[in-house]
Amino acid sequence: MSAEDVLVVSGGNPLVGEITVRGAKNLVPKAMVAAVLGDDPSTLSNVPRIRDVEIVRNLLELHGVTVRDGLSSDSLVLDPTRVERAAVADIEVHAGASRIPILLCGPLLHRLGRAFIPDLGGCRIGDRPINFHLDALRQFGAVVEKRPEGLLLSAPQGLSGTRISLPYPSVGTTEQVLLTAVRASGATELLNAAVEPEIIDLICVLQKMGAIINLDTDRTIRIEGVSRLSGYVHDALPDRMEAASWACAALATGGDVFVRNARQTDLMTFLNVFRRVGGEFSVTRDGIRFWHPGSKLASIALETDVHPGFMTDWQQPLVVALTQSTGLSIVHETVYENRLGFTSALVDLGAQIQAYSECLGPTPCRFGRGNFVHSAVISGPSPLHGADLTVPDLRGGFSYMIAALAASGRSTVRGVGIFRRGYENFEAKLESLGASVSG
Ligand SMILES: CC(=O)N[C@H]1[C@@H](OP(=O)(O)OP(=O)(O)OC[C@H]2O[C@@H](n3ccc(=O)[nH]c3=O)[C@H](O)[C@@H]2O)O[C@H](CO)[C@@H](O)[C@@H]1O
Ligand SMILES: C=C(OP(=O)(O)O)C(=O)O
Repeated sequence: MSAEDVLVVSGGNPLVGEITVRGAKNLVPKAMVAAVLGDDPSTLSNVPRIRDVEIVRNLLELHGVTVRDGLSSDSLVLDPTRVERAAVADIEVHAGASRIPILLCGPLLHRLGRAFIPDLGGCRIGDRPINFHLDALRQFGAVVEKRPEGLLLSAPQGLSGTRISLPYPSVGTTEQVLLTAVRASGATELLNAAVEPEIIDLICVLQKMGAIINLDTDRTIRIEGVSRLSGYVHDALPDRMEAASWACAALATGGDVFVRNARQTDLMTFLNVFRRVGGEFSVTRDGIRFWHPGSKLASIALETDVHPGFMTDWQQPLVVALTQSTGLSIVHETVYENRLGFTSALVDLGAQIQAYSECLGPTPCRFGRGNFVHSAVISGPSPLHGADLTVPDLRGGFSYMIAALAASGRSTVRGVGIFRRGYENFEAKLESLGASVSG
C-alpha cells in the first residue's frame, strides 16, 4: 500500500456543500464494450475519470479499439474498425482488475469468432460465480474452455438466438445476453432478467446502434438479432450509487449536501428509505439536496434486492447512517452472501451491530440455509470515535470513510485507492464539503 493510499480523517464535522456525480460506474464500461459491436465509431459522454473506465479503455485498446478523448472533456470516441487485426497476447495482464472483461464474450465472438477472457476482479463480497454467464453463452452456441489463466471461447457454428431463463435476475448475465443476442441470428428470449436503470441505459445504447429489444413488464426481454450495428452517440446516466453514498454521508455527519446530476427516477427506492429514516431531501432540475433535519433519526427494517428493490450497493453507506438512528434497525442482505463483514470495523468505531446468518426479513433468501452472515441488527444512536481502518471493498470502504467523518477524533483509513474504482475525485469532493482529511 503506498502512502497516497492512506487518509487521516479528523471527524465530527457535518459535510456541507455541493458535489457533482457523472456517468455510472455500472453503465459506462459496458457502453464502452457495446461499441465493439458497431461498424463505425461511437461517442460516449458524461464519462467519469474512474479506474474501472481506465481498465476497460486499456483492455479495448489491446483488442484493437482506438479510444480517444472526444470534443468535450468528459467524452470518449471508440472506434472498433481495427478489432479484427489486433493481437490479444497481452490480455492476461488485466486479470483480476474488474468484472467487465466477461462482457466482451459476445462482442468478440461476433467480430473474431473467438475470445480470451482473463480471470475477473471486482469487490470480494461473495463468491461471484459466472455459471449463469457461461450457461447462457453455451446456449447461444459458444464453446467454452477453462484455462488456468482464464477462459477461451469460440463459436464454430456462429451464435444463434435462444430462450434463456435466469435462476436469479443477475445484472451481469442480463448484460451478457443483451450484448450477445443483438447480433446473434434469430430471436432471443430472456426470462427473469435484471432491469436495473443501468441495464435500461445499455438497452438505449444498443437501440441507438440498431438493435431491436423489447422489455415486458414481467422481467422478460426479447431481442431480435440483426446482422449489423452502427456506432452510437450517448450520454451516460448518472451514478446512483455514488449519489446515495454522498446522501448517506450527509445524514451520518448531520450535514447538508447537494448532489448535482442525481436523478429522482433512479433513486426512488433509496429516497423512500432515506425519508423513513428521517433524512430530508429536495429534488430540483439539476440534482437532489440531502440533509439531516436536526431531529432524531428513526430505525428501520430493510432488505436489499434487485431493482426496483433497495440496491445492495446502497446498503453499506446506509448502515453507517443507521448507527445514528434511535432504536433497532434490521438489515437483510439478499443479493450477496458476504456483504456485511465491514460491520465489525464499525463496531471498533463504537457502533452497536450484531450480525447473523439467519434471514432477518420477510423474504427467505438464497443464503438462509447456508452459514452466510447476511443479516445485521444495528442499535443506536451510538457515538462513534476514531479508529484505524483498512478498506475491504469499494462500498464497505467508502462506508468507513463516512463513519470516520461522523466519528469524533482522528481515524486512519488505509487502502483508499480502491475508491478510485467508483468515486471520481473523491479527495477533492471531500475537501469541498469541508471534510478534514489529509494524506
Ligand atoms: C460492474 C457492475 O455492474 N457491478 C454490479 C453488478 O454486479 P454483477 O453483475 O456481478 O452482479 P449480479 O447481479 O450478476 O449478481 C447477483 C447475484 O447473482 C449471483 N450470480 C451472478 C452471476 C452468475 O453467473 N451466477 C451467480 O450465482 C451472484 O453471486 C450474486 O449473488 O450488479 C450488482 C447487483 O446489483 C451490483 O452490486 C454491482 O455493483
Ligand atoms: C460491487 C460493486 O462493484 P463490482 O461489481 O464492480 O465489484 C459496487 O460497485 O459496489
